[in-house]
Amino acid sequence: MRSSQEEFENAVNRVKLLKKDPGNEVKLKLYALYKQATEGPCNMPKPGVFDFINKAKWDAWNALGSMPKETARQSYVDLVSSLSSSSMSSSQVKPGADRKQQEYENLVVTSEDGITKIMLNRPTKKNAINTQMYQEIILALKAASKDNSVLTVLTGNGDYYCSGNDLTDFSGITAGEIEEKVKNNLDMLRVFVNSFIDFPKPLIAVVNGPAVGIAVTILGLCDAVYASDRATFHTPFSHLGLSPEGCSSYTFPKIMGPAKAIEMLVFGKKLTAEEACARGLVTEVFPDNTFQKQVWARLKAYSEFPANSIRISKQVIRNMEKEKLYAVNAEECSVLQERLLSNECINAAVNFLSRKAKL
Ligand SMILES: CCCCCCCCCC/C=C\CC(=O)SCCNC(=O)CCNC(=O)[C@H](O)C(C)(C)COP(=O)(O)OP(=O)(O)OC[C@H]1O[C@@H](n2cnc3c(N)ncnc32)[C@H](O)[C@@H]1OP(=O)(O)O
Repeated sequence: MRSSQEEFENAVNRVKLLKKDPGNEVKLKLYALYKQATEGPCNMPKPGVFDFINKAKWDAWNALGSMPKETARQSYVDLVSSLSSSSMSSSQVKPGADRKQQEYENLVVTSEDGITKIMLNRPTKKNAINTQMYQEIILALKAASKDNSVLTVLTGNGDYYCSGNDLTDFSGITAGEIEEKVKNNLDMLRVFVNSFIDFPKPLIAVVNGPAVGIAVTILGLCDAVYASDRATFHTPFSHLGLSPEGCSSYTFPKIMGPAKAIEMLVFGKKLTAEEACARGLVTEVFPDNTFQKQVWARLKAYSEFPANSIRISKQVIRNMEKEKLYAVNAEECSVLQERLLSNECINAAVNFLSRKAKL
C-alpha cells in the first residue's frame, strides 16, 4: 500500500521534470487522474460555459465517473512512465562501457569501478538544493539502487559540499499560493528523505567542503561520511524559524546523545569536521590536500568486496529501523508545514532574499 502511494508521489514529481510539453490533452488526463486519485469522483460544481479552462478540467475529471482511487493512481503512474521514457530517451546517451547514465540539470552522475557517484553540480550557488535538484536526486538514487554498482557516493562540485535548501524557493510567491507551494514542497521532501531511508546499498557521503541544513541532517541516514578537514557542519534551523528534518530529530540524538544534538539542531552550533567526527556524525576526516586521492582509493578498495554481501549486511543493520524512520520523517514534515508558514520563517526568508543574508 505504502509503496504504491510512493510510486504515485514519485510520478507526481517526475511530471515536473518532463523535457517535452505533453500537450493539452495529456495534461487534462493527468489532471483528471490526479484529482480522482487524491480526492475521488468529481465533487466540484460544474464551471460556467465561458470558463473554458476550468470547464475542460471539470469535464476530464467528471468523465472518470466512479473510478476507484487506486485505479486512478495506477493509471497516473503508467501514463507518467510512458511520458518519461519517451521524453528522456533522447538524453540517455554517454558512450563508454561503464558510464551509461541519464543526464541531469543539477547533478553529474557517473558509474565507474563499481561506484556510482552522484555529484551536486550548482557550484556557483554552493550546491543549494532547489526543487529540481531534489527531484533529480530522488531519480538518481532510484537508478543507483538498481544499477550494478556496489557503492553509491554523494558529493559536491566546487568549494562547498552543499548549502542546504535553496532559499530562493520562497521568492516570487504570492500570499494566495504559499500554502499549496509549501504542501507540494513538503510532499517532495518526504519522498526525498524516504529515498535515503530505502536506499538498499551502502551510501557514502564524501563531504568535500562546508555542509548546511538538509545536507547535514541527511548524513545521519548515510552509511559512511568521509570529510575534508575544510568541511563544516551547520544546521541553522532556529535562525531560519525552521525545525529539524531528514530524520535528524531521531538520528542525531542517537548518534551523539540528546544534549549534543540539541546544540546543533536547536542552537545552530557549527561544527568543524574534527568535532563532527568526535560526535560520530563523520566517520573519518582527511587533510584537504589529499582528500580526494585518499577517499577514492579507500572507496575503490571497498567496492571490490562481494556486492551481495555488502548490500545484505547494510540492510540487516538498517532495515530494522525503517518503519520508525518513515514515521519520524512524516512527523518532521508535518511540523515543518506549520514552521514554513510562520512569520519567523517568512521573515528569515525575506531577509535572505533582500540582502542575501549570511549565516
Ligand atoms: C514556499 C516555499 C517553501 C519551500 C520549502 C522547502 C521545504 C524545505 C524545508 C526545509 C529544508 C531544509 C532546511 C535547510 O536546508 S536550512 C539551510 C538553508 N541554507 C542556508 O541558510 C544557507 C544560506 N547561504 C549562506 O548563508 C551563504 O550563502 C553561505 C552558504 C554561508 C556561503 O557564503 P559565501 O559568502 O561563501 O557565498 P555567497 O556569495 O553567499 O554564495 C554564492 C551564491 O550562492 C547563493 N546561495 C548560497 N546558499 C544558498 C541557498 N541555501 N539558497 C539559495 N542561494 C544560495 C548565494 O545567494 C550566492 O548567490 P548570488 O551569487 O548572490 O546570486
